[in-house]
Amino acid sequence: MTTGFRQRWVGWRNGIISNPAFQSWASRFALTRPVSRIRAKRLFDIIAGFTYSQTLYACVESGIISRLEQGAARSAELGSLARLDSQATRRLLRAAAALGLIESVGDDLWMLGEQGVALVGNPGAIAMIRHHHLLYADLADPLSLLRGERTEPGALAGYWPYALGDGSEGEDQAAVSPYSQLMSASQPMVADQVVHAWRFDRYKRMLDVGGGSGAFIAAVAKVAPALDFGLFDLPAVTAIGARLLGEQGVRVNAHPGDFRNDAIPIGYDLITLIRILHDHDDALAQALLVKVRAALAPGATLLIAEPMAGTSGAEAMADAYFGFYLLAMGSGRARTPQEIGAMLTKAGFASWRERPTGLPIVTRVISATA
Ligand SMILES: C[S@@+](CC[C@H](N)C(=O)[O-])C[C@H]1O[C@@H](n2cnc3c(N)ncnc32)[C@H](O)[C@@H]1O
Repeated sequence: MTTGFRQRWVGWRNGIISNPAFQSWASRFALTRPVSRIRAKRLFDIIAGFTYSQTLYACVESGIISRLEQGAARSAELGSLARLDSQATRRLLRAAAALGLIESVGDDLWMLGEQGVALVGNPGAIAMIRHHHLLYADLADPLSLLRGERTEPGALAGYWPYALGDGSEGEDQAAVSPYSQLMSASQPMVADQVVHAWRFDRYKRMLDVGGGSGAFIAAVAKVAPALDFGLFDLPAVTAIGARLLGEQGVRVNAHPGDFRNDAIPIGYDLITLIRILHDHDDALAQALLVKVRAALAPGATLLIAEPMAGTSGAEAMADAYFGFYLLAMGSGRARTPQEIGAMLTKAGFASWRERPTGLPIVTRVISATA
């Protein structure tokens, strides 16, 4: 569609939709009524979204969701768990039921609803929900955030100290532990997508750069146990990862380092960057790809996995969620596969390709040949 035609079409459509007489007619006419209702609901969901998120947060933080994972419970028990009087309990439970988080099964008895049950066995989603209060605090004045008026680093920048760090955070166990736990909890859903998108057993040695607490290496070790693994991350994180992998019986070569200043270790025929590039601004992300290319022999492979922009059906995830999340954090952006591909070519990779994953909203995968 040409720009001129598109502009005329959108102008015409918006003129119709915003006309009160049309809205009134469309909400009554049988053929247009369903569309009117869906549109009205979508708009209301955007308007009200924060209250929905906070209802979910209250249910998770109070222990209501984990209690209902064990089976049905009565209002009084859930209320006392959340330390709420009966009126407040009723308000919270009705809100949660309206969102499908919980469901009344009669006689003041509650079970998890269709949305709530999706959280069972999903510690990654629970961990995300629990740390979002930091994001929402930073988003209290979104225009000020966008204008860069903040004089002090925000709450999320404190949670992800490497985003605005000077390197000293890499030695600090207390600073890296909370985000390492969040990454570890959410890694299984990512790893599940990646191990089904790529054959790992064709390689001899795999280095996971920014490999965190080793959860991705642990997942790959299950499908390719003969691989020799290396873990490169900030020193305090590498220490956590080496210990946790050791406890699971996975042998790993630990490479403590900082990819802002240090070279990437050589001798690996597969390097992985899992949820790394989107954390960093273009200059650092490009420099990292150059370093990775320098560490790989011609023909060796780089595998990149992360949520990407331009994902059909998940545009809001990259552009609205990550767009604001990474701004609040202090660095990075979600990129399209084409943008990453262009950076790979610029870094000297011979070729790159996207590999399909089952749930692109969780992660997309790009392979590149050095
Ligand atoms: C978003 S986490 C992803 C962790 C892991 N790959 C995963 O998907 O669960 C980013 C990781 O990159 C590491 N990292 C960030 N900046 C780094 C740097 N300059 N040098 C080395 N590692 C770094 C962090 O410590 C963290 O473990």
